Amino acid sequence: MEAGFCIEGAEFRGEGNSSLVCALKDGASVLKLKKTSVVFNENVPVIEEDWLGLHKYQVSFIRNVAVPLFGASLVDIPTIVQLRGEDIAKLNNLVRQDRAIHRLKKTLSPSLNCGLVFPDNCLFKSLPQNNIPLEGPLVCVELKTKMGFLPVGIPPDLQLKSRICRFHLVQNRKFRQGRVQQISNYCPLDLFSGCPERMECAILELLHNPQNNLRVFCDRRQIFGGERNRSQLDLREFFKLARDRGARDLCNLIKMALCLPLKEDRCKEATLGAARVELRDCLFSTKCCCDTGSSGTCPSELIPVSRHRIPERSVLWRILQCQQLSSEDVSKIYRSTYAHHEPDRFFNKMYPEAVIPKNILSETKIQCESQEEFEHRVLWKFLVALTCRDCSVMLTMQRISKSWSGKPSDPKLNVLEYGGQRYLLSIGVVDLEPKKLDRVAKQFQDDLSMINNFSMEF
Ligand SMILES: O=P(O)(O)O[C@@H]1[C@@H](OP(=O)(O)O)[C@H](OP(=O)(O)O)[C@H](O)[C@H](OP(=O)(O)O)[C@H]1OP(=O)(O)O
Ligand SMILES: Nc1ncnc2c1ncn2[C@@H]1O[C@H](COP(=O)(O)OP(=O)(O)OP(=O)(O)O)[C@@H](O)[C@H]1O
Repeated sequence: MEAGFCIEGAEFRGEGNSSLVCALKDGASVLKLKKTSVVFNENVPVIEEDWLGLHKYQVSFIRNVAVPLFGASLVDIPTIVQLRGEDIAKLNNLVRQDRAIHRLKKTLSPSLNCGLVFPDNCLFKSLPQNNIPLEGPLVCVELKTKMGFLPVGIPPDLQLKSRICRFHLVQNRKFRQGRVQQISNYCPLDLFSGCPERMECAILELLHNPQNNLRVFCDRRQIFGGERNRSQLDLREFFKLARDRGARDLCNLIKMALCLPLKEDRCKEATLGAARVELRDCLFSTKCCCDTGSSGTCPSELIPVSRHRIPERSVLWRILQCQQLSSEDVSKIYRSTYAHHEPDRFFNKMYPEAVIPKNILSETKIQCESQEEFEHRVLWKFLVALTCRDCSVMLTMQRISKSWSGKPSDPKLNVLEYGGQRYLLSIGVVDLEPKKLDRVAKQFQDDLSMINNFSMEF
């Protein structure tokens, strides 16, 4: 752990439900800090957190689980830094005016004594060594893609889940509770469909109504999207195109970046695993109008197949594959496994162990495995899949000067060719926080309540 860390000059970058992130003055990294509830509830005992133990576990989860599954070029391993009470007080003050009002019910606890430092994904990974001439602003697009398929094994009482994706169940609840002003028509099933038209609809909708699913940063500052929506997005300098075509150019570039086949750098199990492009539609998804249609029937086996593909090795493929580590509906996991699980096998009886279990690809119990080991594996896969349904991808791009026609040697750097220009691209996957075991029960209850209260009126 790095001691004597200096928070001077830190600036608010963003936050989610569990953490707050600040950009550091070193110009290259961000500090991620755990938040806790401000409201004191006398029915909930105050537990003194072992912050350092929790952070050490998080670092090993990223190193031993997230990096092998997504690839070392996409996921950064953070370092732990030590913080003093006065640093926390200063940081709480510093970020206050930048935070959205509905987030203020959580804050940095005075007892927090450490945080995680990550490379800033609004910047290129490993650029200085590469000496590539770049021009125009440095743009980073962050997408929180959410769950890109419908679960399998949905029981009769929850059939709505085979027609409405989880994102839209949540949208419906957010709208009812006044957390969003407008229901988003973004559908994760469109983004992960592999159909160029549907992907375009998904990205254009995110650019139209970003909520917390899309943010755009320019030279490390958020200029668009997120909860405190900045409404104007002017990227003429970035594209340097003769005509301003609004969101269309950015949409095309995002699509290309998400589908770019990357150099393979994942563990063997991840490379052998499959990803299933969803054939069913959500009521909110866009219909595929391509000549071939979105699906057909494989003549030899009479099973439905998609005619569209997501390029293997692309970041989109990797996210879908990790999300599908567990495709079963949460009700099945809750009723058949969670009810009699053995928490001793989990870190602090709560979190998935920071090691990929053997036989990760097998869906069923294998012979040499005890029932207990099998159930542990089922829960582990479900929790890691939940993490991957909640992560964000950051696409960092800048125009390459016409004077340079080379190829970057570093696997973390890629080139996109679009509209007669070349753009340098680096991709990061962030927010790979492990989920607690009790999320199984919470998600099961949440889904029941969202289904019971779902209204087509909105
Ligand atoms: O349940 P969901 O799909 O709404 O996801 C939650 C997210 O909501 P949203 O993406 O806005 O719909 C939610 O995001 P926000 O706080 O809404 O930005 C969190 O990411 C939450 O995870 P955690 O509590 O930080 O571990 C997420 O909880 P998990 O589902 O990952 O447990
Ligand atoms: N490595 C990074 N580089 C640049 N920006 C980052 C990085 N990590 C996080 N951020 C920014 O900080 C924001 C909040 O971080 P993050 O999503 O990890 O928080 P969280 O509380 O864990 O989120 P959630 O509750 O949604 O799961 C992100 O949306 C992103 O804009």
